[in-house]
Amino acid sequence: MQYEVVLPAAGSGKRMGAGQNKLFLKLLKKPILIHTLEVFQQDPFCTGIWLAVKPEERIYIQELLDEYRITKVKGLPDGGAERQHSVHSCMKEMQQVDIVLVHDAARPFITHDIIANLVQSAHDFGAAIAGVRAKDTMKKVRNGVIEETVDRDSLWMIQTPQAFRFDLIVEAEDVAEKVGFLGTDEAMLVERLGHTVHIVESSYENVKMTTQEDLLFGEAILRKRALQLNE
Ligand SMILES: Nc1ccn([C@@H]2O[C@H](COP(=O)(O)OP(=O)(O)OP(=O)(O)O)[C@@H](O)[C@H]2O)c(=O)n1
Ligand SMILES: C[C@](O)(CO)[C@H](O)COP(=O)(O)O
Repeated sequence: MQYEVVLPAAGSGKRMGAGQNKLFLKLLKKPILIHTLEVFQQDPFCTGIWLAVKPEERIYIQELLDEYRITKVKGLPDGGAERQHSVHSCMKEMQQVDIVLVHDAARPFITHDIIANLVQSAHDFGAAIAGVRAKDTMKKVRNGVIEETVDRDSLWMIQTPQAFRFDLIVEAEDVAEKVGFLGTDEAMLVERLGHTVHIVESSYENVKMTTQEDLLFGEAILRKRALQLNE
């Protein structure tokens, strides 16, 4: 089942502390951004990529797209102050499609099988997001003191991709912008409309490159996958 993907790539990478857009950092000599783009470039069901970028980075990113022959990019809209604004900026330029995925460009290890499950679930139910079950005990803390231990059996660590019927996510983004609601993921915008959102089990390898430690995990995942390919 076909889809288009929105990749917000206009962040500042503050937590990475690299002094540049973390997506330009390399894992095994290739930029994180390219690792992520290649997943969708190589997925036959992906019919278009929309990349939210910082204006001052657009030329460099276009050069990367040319160098790595990423041909499915349909647009490079300006990113916004927040991730949600960057996503919305892409939505405003997209033509009507059936299913749209929103995926952090900082998550280069997503796989085609999980994407396919998300697209099917979004087609069936309207909204579906990637996640994995929590592994650590989670507690609410206030003023340095434990306030509540949350039942771990019902807790999931949410990732991207997050897949939606196009009209649903466009409405959710438009309403959120109108009322000034800012969420940390797109699902929140759909939830607040009262629409159910389904979970699709993802992988613990679908790590978001956020802090320096994640780069170590990332290169280890790439090396493991390279070994598997050679087996
Ligand atoms: N205003 C923003 C903020 C983030 N992003 C993108 O959203 C994804 C997930 O965001 P995050 O991991 O938080 O990236 P940064 O915002 O760059 O990181 P930080 O919060 O540490 O600055 C990244 O691909 C990032 O480029 C974006 O397009 N526009
Ligand atoms: C969307 C997300 O990846 C789901 O876990 C996460 O909320 C993004 O957070 P960030 O601070 O914008 O990276």
